[in-house]
Amino acid sequence: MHTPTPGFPNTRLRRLRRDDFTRRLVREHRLSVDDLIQPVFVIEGEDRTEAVPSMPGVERRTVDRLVAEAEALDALGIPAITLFPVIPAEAKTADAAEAWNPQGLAQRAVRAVKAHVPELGVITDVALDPFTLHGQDGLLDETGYVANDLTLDALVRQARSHAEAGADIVAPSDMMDGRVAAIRGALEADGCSETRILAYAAKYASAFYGPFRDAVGSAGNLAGGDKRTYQMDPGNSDEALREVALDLAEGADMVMIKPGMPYLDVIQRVREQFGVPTFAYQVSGEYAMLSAAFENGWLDRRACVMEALLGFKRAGADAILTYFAKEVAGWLTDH
Ligand SMILES: NCc1[nH]cc(CCC(=O)O)c1CC(=O)O
Ligand SMILES: [Mg+2]
Repeated sequence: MHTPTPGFPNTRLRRLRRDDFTRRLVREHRLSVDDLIQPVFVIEGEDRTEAVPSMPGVERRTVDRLVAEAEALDALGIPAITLFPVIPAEAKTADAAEAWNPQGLAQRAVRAVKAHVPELGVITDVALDPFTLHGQDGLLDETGYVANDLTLDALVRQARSHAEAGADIVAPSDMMDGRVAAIRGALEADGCSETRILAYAAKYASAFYGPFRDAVGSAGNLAGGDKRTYQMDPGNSDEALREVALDLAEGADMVMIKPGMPYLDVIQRVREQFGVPTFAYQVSGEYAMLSAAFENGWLDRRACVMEALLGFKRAGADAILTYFAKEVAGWLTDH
């Protein structure tokens, strides 16, 4: 019997690339609408939207307009949204108390979406940066250092008020040590045992958050400051595994890596090591960078967005927070 010798010409990998039907049959990874989470910015007022100059195509919207948007996203099959309130300057304080105001913008937004589109998952951001005068995610001690344990009490109050408003998932994005345990404990004690925690477990001190800080209006408060004493150093990846292990031990249901494209290696390591639901955030700066190239006619919008998001899937992400979510959902359902 003749046994083909391994290698060329018996093996030709191009055979399976030749036709669309074989490419479809052997494709290993796919992007689906089930993978998408749409971040949304919410402002005070009525029946109004505002553009975000550094994020072309992204709008901040009032709660009534948010409800209409939530209906549209749900109709496209998007499983969940994540809410970011834009807090007026006069409501910002040193103690961030507006963060746990039951009548605060985030809390009202959650209640409105859950009342009108109950099947759409609602995720809230747990961190103090929109509410503090200095734009840091935590409270400062007398030396100006972000105080971990003092901040934990504030985060617990904030997470509790989100859960009480009806948030399905609370997502601590603050990078304090011990916050997942503190929040989980409080939610259990309050009878909110079904409220899920999506931990921003490996969140890097990234320059790619710039346009987000413009969108929520915290860039001016931060005034050139940075978050390097609590967000991760971009040079580290073993440390990301330790962060994830701790957040899982403390009760996180899902973990997130952020930003996305510059950290695909971290997504892959986390997914392989832990095998738990691993989310990725294609952040504002990634959106701005791609959008600028699209606006200049330098890159093809649809092809590049789809390729970038498929990269997250290939790295092992189970879901992706992306400002392109709505547009992508439209493409995925348009045959
Ligand atoms: N804790 C706040 C928060 N939650 C999500 C983002 C960034 C999201 C984006 O850039 O799209 C940030 C900004 C920051 O940490 O300064
Ligand atoms: Mg941590």
